Amino acid sequence: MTRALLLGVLAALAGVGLAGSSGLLISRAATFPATFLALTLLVTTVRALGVGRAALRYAERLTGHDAALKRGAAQREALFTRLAGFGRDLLAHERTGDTLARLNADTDARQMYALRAALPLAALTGTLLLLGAWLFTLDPLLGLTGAVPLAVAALAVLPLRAPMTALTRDQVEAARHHGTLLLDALASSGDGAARTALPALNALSARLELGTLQEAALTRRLTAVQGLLFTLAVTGVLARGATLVADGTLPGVQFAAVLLAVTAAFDALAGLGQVPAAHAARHAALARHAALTAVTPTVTAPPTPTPVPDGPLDLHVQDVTVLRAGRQVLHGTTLHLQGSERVAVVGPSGGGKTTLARLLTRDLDPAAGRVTWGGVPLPQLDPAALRRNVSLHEQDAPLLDGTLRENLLLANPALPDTALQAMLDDLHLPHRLDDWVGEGGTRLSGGERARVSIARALLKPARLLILDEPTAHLDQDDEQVVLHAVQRHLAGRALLLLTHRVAPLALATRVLHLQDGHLTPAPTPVPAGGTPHD
Ligand SMILES: Nc1ncnc2c1ncn2[C@@H]1O[C@H](COP(=O)(O)OP(=O)(O)OP(=O)(O)O)[C@@H](O)[C@H]1O
Repeated sequence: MTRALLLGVLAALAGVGLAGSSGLLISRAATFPATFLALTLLVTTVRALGVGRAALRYAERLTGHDAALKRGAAQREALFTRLAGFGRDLLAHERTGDTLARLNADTDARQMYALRAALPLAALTGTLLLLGAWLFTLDPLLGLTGAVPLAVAALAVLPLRAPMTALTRDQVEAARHHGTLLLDALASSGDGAARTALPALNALSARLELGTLQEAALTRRLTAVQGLLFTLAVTGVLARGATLVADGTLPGVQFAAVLLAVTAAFDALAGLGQVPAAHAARHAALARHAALTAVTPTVTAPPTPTPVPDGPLDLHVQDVTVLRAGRQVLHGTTLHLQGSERVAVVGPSGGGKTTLARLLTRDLDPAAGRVTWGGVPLPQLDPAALRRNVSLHEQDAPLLDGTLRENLLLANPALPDTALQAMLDDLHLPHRLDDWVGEGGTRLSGGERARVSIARALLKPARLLILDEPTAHLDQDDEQVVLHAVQRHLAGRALLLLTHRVAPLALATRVLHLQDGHLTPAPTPVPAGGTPHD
């Protein structure tokens, strides 16, 4: 970034130099019956400065943006890692629009700060110092009339700081709310939420539009003040320069150079108007980042994790208590899963079956008791390594907005199309791998969405397969198709089945009943009129 700042200053000075030397060239050519040779040096200087200015500006943009984008990439990666640390808890802290704003608008405000604030300030300071010094050596009064209005025009930004900061904060806030509300409304557009959210969205759009107009009014005021000061500088330099030329202190040819250099120096004011806004936006982004950093994810990785033990599965849930929103969901729960055992857990809705799955994928930690894998407590393992060994089909079957292939490859990026297509065929999904599933899988039916999620779970080479209500959205025929497919892909791994329905229990060698936080062996067959139903 230092290199970009230096290049920015040089580019601004090259602009002033170009104007000055052009003035010198024009006046010399006009006042002397000069030969072409005498003017060669000046012509070359003008051309060199013209080309040099463009080259310096290009190099400054290249290095500046390169440095800013690299910094932004590092910030995005750090933020993504931080957000990923929240796991499934993320949306308990953050709404989707907020997360998006953090990754885009906030990072943009931070990464571009140097370009939008530091660079214009450096270019102006460099220009002011060198122009001022040159003019003062020629004549102190000339220096005052040329450089002081430029300095005052720069300082004219200061009164804008407070209103611009307030305006930017309001705009950042409104844009964030707008994005968040829009995404929430779109995500639940099926139940008419989009229509309900419309007045609030319109109000926020109006606020954003008003903010843009107010910002333009402030910038206009600044431009008017700077225009007046420009006129003052040019008039002052003209008046003083004419006097100096008349009394022979300043050669006429230099006068034109001075005048054009002062004119060009005012170009360095460009971009200065956005400094307060860039500063405020960065400030707001940093405050939001600090607030996020202050929130600790409920589940964290140990500094030096133990590798996940090899060999057959040996997963032990020992007398655990799990609280959700302060309420005890699991209490004194114990479960031992070994090798390629197939265990089904049935129980009433809200009884804690999904909570049990969350415990095993370590999206939750117990308030009491412990869970071990091969004797190692789960908090000693790296959560990412643990999750690689567990394949989970969730009840709401979340799909990414992409093709079927992209969704299935999440299970194992190395799988060839033939394996993916075979799995789709196995689950009687009549789609092609290139078919686009839509946001959250909205272009598929509920049953198809569930089968894609099951396909993904089956394709993942994990030692424990957890299926949470795998057939909840399916009719009896499709349920049988899915159960046979699961049966075919169970070899060598353990199964934990969480369900209300009777048919999937055929896959299990052991059925447990989860009620009031306790797991107890279910009578065989599962009680009629009990919680499981078909
Ligand atoms: N993210 C959450 N934050 C707070 N409480 C939660 C959360 N998720 C679930 N709960 C609560 O935990 C309890 C157990 O929910 P869980 O989803 O584990 O039940 P379940 O047996 O899987 O239910 P179902 O059969 O209806 O899917 C419920 O009372 C629920 O309200």
